[in-house]
Amino acid sequence: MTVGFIGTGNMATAIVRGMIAGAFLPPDEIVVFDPNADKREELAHELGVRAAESNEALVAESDVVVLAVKPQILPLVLAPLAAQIADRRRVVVSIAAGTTLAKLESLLAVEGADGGAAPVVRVMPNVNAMIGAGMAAVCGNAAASNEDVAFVVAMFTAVGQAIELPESQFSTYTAIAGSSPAFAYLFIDSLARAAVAAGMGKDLATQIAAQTVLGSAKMVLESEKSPWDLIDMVCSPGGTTVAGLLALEDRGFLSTVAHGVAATIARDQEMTAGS
Ligand SMILES: NC(=O)C1=CN([C@@H]2O[C@H](COP(=O)(O)OP(=O)(O)OC[C@H]3O[C@@H](n4cnc5c(N)ncnc54)[C@H](OP(=O)(O)O)[C@@H]3O)[C@@H](O)[C@H]2O)C=CC1
Ligand SMILES: O=C(O)[C@@H]1CCC=N1
Repeated sequence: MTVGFIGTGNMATAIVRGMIAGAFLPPDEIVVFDPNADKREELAHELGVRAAESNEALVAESDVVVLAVKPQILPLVLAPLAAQIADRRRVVVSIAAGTTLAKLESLLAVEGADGGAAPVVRVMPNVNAMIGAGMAAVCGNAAASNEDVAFVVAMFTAVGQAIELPESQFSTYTAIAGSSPAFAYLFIDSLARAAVAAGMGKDLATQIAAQTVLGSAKMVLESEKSPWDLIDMVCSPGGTTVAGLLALEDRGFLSTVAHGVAATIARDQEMTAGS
């Protein structure tokens, strides 16, 4: 089974690194291509995966083709590859934001081909896959078999967690899982910067804030308690936490986060409409 990655930028690199670390596939069953020869050779050298000389060469040797380029250039990338992808049953996996299965099917359609739509699996991963802590949503088109979808779920489970999700929820999912690592990084940096304002060194403050957010996330996942139950556990009557919590709410913390999520959903829907 050979998995080919078209594009070796932030996300593909994160996934490939995670796949190797998670021993999902032997390195020689992963092939990558990027027009930037340094990028692709560097990744190949570092991880022992194979570097193809072109997308065509990558498709020729791949059973699964992962599209890891920016959404806006997908038509450009797929136009010269559609016939080749269709010449034998290959599964196409797209991680492109705002790009529907229907759009991908149309980009992969081959005039006069009687094979019907190509098996396409859409994934919304996140960059935390790089350290095996990713969160991915997966959905397949009608031509994708249960085995195809299960393989992709397993691939992204090797780099974190993966769930099957109806495509109708992908915009919301993108906001709270695809993009939200950036929001979490911002929160951690904001905690640290506030500590710096109070005189603590930035690196130490960042380490403390990051570990505390990590532990808090694990508490939500592993304790039987809801986030609000956990908040109540921390808030001693008349203590420090409730003072901070009320100050955060005074500045609209909850509504600010909701506003950011809504903006992300709106942008994804805009991209979906335009794709
Ligand atoms: N970054 C993230 O956290 C997430 C990203 N995604 C999705 O993943 C996809 C990739 O995003 P990301 O990794 O951040 O983007 P990057 O720009 O980091 O990576 C895309 C790569 O594709 C390369 N590329 C450009 N043209 C071609 C081509 N014709 N053939 C092969 N490769 C090409 C680019 O090279 P060059 O730079 O030289 O143009 C670049 O290295 C996007 O669709 C995005 O929506 C999904 C979830 C999370
Ligand atoms: O910002 C983006 O469009 C991509 C998709 C989700 C995370 N990064």
